[in-house]
Amino acid sequence: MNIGLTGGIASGKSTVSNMLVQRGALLIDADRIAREVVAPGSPVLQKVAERFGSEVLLPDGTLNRKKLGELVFGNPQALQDLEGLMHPSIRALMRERMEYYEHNHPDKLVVVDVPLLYESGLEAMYEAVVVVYVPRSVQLERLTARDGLSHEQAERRLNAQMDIELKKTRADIVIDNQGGLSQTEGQVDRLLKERGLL
Ligand SMILES: CC(C)(COP(=O)(O)OP(=O)(O)OC[C@H]1O[C@@H](n2cnc3c(N)ncnc32)[C@H](O)[C@@H]1O)[C@@H](O)C(=O)NCCC(=O)NCCS
Ligand SMILES: Nc1ncnc2c1ncn2[C@@H]1O[C@H](COP(=O)(O)OP(=O)(O)OP(=O)(O)O)[C@@H](O)[C@H]1O
Repeated sequence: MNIGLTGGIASGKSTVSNMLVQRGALLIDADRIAREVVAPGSPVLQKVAERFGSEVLLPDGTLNRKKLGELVFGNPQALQDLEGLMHPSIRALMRERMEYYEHNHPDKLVVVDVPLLYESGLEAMYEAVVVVYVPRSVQLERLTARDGLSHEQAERRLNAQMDIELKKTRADIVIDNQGGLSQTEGQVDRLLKERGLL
């Protein structure tokens, strides 16, 4: 069984996926894969530097994520170009890992944490989609607190994604993460029990 886990930025996807891993699930994390494909020396990083200029590289050859974030969030064409360079490699690695787990651990629950699951139209890859939900105001609060972004920078990131209320209406399962962590844990346990997942 696999589930796609999504939500909005800072809605709590990593928090919930950690809870699932603690209970025995295997995790594929699209944000982590997105970092792997732009590792120093990779062909994708080279293309990103060609498109956005060497200012998006740090002196040690790694990606200057803060700089690139400033260039793409708030500029839809730039974001689309970046996605065009990165998404094919991200998708290929995700599929490869899903197949590996399906073959080698067929009895395990595989959780695939994908921030842009609905935006990329790949729902069909998953047997069920879980949306980790908080209202927009809580996303903004937690995002500025966690990443030290200004209110304006946080708004720009939020505006680059599909509205979380729409994601909630499309979900097979909603985990409401507005309350405390123990309330969220209770929902995770209920979900696993009701669906017989672990
Ligand atoms: C622009 C980058 C370098 C900024 O890096 P930074 O370390 O500041 O952010 P990080 O990668 O940790 O992403 C944090 C969150 O931003 C949001 N986000 C990232 N990329 C996008 C995007 N293309 N569209 C909308 N939201 C996005 C997601 O909610 C993600 O969880 C980075 O986000 C990136 O490489 N984005 C393009 C790849 C991509 O689409 N990743 C999304 C998941 S596959
Ligand atoms: N129930 C909760 N109560 C209070 N704080 C929380 C709760 N859940 C998550 N947080 C905090 O909110 C922030 C965002 O959570 P998390 O990193 O899990 O979100 P995310 O959806 O994975 O983010 P991103 O989209 O950037 O990958 C973190 O600082 C986390 O510690």
